[in-house]
Amino acid sequence: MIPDVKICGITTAAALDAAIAAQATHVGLNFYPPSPRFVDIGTATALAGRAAGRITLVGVFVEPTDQELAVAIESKKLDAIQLHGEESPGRVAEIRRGFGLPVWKALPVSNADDVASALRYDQVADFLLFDAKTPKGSALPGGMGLTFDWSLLQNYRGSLPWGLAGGLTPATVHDAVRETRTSLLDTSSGVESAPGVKDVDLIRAFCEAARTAG
Ligand SMILES: O=C(O)c1ccccc1N[C@@H]1O[C@H](COP(=O)(O)O)[C@@H](O)[C@H]1O
Repeated sequence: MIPDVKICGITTAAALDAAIAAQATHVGLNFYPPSPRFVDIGTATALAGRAAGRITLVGVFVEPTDQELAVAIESKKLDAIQLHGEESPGRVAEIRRGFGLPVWKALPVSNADDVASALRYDQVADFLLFDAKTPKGSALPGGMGLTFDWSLLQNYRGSLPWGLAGGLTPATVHDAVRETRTSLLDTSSGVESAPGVKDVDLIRAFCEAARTAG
């Protein structure tokens, strides 16, 4: 099975068009202000309009308030909300109920307990995204190009569909798919020439690698 591909942290029309042309299935818009991929509301609105009907659009948030979610979601036509912070199962359920969109919960992984803890989200999220845990005190909880031991995912016993994130590049896609059989590959810094600057050739190479993986 060919995995879905999410190109995360899109900030320009050129990167969005490159993801669509390369047959990525999803793109992510980052609403976390400290991120080098943060998009302001005007940029997000323009990109969402351009993406509408062409690709699935995911909004990435870190411990957002209801107000932040409302402003970001209003008229952006997001297809899903990705929560990439320390949101509790209760908060995930509340956001899912309150905003009526599918919720992806990102989970930081560095050991087997982290994978086991995914079960806490079984009834409250729609999708899980396993990502590398960033070191304590890091500026960002994701988007830092860090990988983790993919073999840990063999211990996942939950019922939710899930995807793989964390340091994925065109060069690592084949190994990632072979080792995890993931249904979705999510990348951000692995298709950039500098933090926040997407590279259309790397986007193309990543999507091509995903199509030929497995
Ligand atoms: O990309 C960011 O800046 C970011 C900021 C805050 C939360 C999540 C973020 N990105 C997500 O992290 C994964 C992994 O990134 P990378 O491929 O290791 O660079 C990415 O796919 C985004 O979903």
